[in-house]
Amino acid sequence: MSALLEARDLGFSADNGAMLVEGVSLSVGPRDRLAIIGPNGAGKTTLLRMLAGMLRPDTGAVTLDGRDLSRIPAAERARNIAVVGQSDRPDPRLSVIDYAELGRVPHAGLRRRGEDREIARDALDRAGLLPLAGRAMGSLSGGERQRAQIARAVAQQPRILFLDEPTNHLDPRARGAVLELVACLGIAVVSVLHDLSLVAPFVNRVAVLEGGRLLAFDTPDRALTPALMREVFGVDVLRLPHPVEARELTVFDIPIRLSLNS
Ligand SMILES: Nc1ncnc2c1ncn2[C@@H]1O[C@H](COP(=O)(O)OP(=O)(O)OP(=O)(O)O)[C@@H](O)[C@H]1O
Repeated sequence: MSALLEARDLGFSADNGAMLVEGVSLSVGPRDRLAIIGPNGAGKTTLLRMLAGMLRPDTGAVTLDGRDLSRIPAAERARNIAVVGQSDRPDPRLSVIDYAELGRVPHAGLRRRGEDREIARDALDRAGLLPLAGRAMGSLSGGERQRAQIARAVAQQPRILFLDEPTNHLDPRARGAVLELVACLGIAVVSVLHDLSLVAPFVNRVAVLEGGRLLAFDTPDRALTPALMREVFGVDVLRLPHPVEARELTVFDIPIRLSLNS
């Protein structure tokens, strides 16, 4: 399958010259789901922002359908790419339905039609938020707000969805529900994920980043090896057979050593 998005030799350095991302090449097919994993400060968000066209790389380039992303007009980019970032700050006065309907702006502009309202309502429904449609964004809990952000991106009907830690505010059931909703869209997804137990069931590709460099870009089975995970995260990762189902569970084994005096 030919690539929808392609990154070649991406690099980005901070104003102080520190290399935050270096020499990253990868590709994303139209229905691929890619997880970017790595420890804090590895450069995951920086890479995601470059792939989404929010940050211009210092070296290399990102192409969408073979076209340089930086040369695609913003409105056209927004019809193809949706981003749910960690630092999004929705206007707290907006109603949840009006916020979700903002996802329609790239398609319909400011003159939205009844059909756009319906698409926004459907996205809220899928995210389990329809009962809160009339509430103000500022009144939502962290998890509800995160689901509203996903609903806005779903309403945008992009070809590729970028998610930066989409489940960090969600309880376990909501995590599964949100990732199922995203997977059911049948579009390309690129997501930063910290929870390795969610990676293997959700994606077909994993990019392992450390110190701004790509250490692996492969299937979950080949990328999530205990040796590489130990090297990257500094703790053991266990791959255990599920007690009932024919699949593996991937979990961090995080040692918490309490002193005898505590
Ligand atoms: N403008 C900047 N100037 C200097 N350093 C920066 C700048 N922006 C980011 N960094 C540093 O670059 C590194 C990579 O940041 P980035 O946010 O991409 O990492 P991350 O892998 O997403 O981390 P986390 O898991 O903690 O969210 C970090 O050490 C961060 O402090």
